[in-house]
Amino acid sequence: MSAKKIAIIGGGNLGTAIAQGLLKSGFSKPSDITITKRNVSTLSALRDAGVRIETDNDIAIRESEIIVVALKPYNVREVLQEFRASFDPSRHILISVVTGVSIEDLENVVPGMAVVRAMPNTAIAIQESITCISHKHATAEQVQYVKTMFDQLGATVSIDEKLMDAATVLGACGIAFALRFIRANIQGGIEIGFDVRTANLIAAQTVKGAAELLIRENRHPEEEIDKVTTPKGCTIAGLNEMEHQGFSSSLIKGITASYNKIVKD
Ligand SMILES: NC(=O)C1=CN([C@@H]2O[C@H](COP(=O)(O)OP(=O)(O)OC[C@H]3O[C@@H](n4cnc5c(N)ncnc54)[C@H](OP(=O)(O)O)[C@@H]3O)[C@@H](O)[C@H]2O)C=CC1
Ligand SMILES: O=C(O)[C@@H]1CCC=N1
Repeated sequence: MSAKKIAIIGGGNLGTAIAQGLLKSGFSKPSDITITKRNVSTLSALRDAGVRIETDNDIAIRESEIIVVALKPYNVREVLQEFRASFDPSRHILISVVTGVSIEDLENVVPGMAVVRAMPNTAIAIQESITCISHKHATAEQVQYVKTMFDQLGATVSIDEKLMDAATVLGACGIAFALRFIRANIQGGIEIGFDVRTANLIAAQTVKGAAELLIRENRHPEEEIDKVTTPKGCTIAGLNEMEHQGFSSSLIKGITASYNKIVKD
């Protein structure tokens, strides 16, 4: 598969993370990536790495083949509308990572362009994203290119577009939920005697190990929990107290609140 030039329109938190992942994976040469925003002072690290930094979206789009739109939901239509003439459907693949804006909406803004929607998370910077992908009118070849690209940046799963909001909550917001879980472990770890650095390492590596048990062994969490909960032991005492305090329930309620925020906005 030949290398294509990639423009990232909207070099904020996610756009920057995508550029970092593309560089780290070797999928793109620095000079094949262009990243845009209005205030480019925040992009100096990418500039130093050889990535092209632009304020002009028209130049970035015209000089690239893959266009990744990482703008906020509230200005994506307006910005794409302004640059609709820069797109060439015979040459460009348009990928949107924007939350809550449908493929149909975006295809109406840029007529003739087939949009692939992708929902990665910020772990894409270190090639550890889970990226959910959906499409309607993109060709098999276009979809394959997009999938190959995101495969380099973690794992990918193809989903129906109607599940995109759910994917946003579970995968993209999920990074923050998981980190808050780890932070609470660190706070508890300090209270029972560890310094913050050691607590951070133990908590993060433990969560990584738990996740790897599920991913590599394809197991259900409860199967692994059963191996840890010694009868009358300290694990079941801790787990039951957490559940008495509403642990699982608070997470489920948080996930549904997050989902409702997307679908009701
Ligand atoms: N952050 C995350 O973890 C995830 C975010 N998303 C989605 O990705 C999108 C981006 O999110 P996020 O990176 O967090 O948001 P940010 O606000 O960090 O990034 C958006 C960027 O767009 C730039 N921008 C605004 N107007 C223009 C313009 N006209 N041309 C070029 N760039 C412009 C802004 O910079 P400036 O003002 O300097 O132009 C800003 O840096 C959102 O739709 C979000 O929902 C999806 C999954 C995960
Ligand atoms: O919080 C948000 O709205 C965005 C979408 C997914 C992650 N961050």
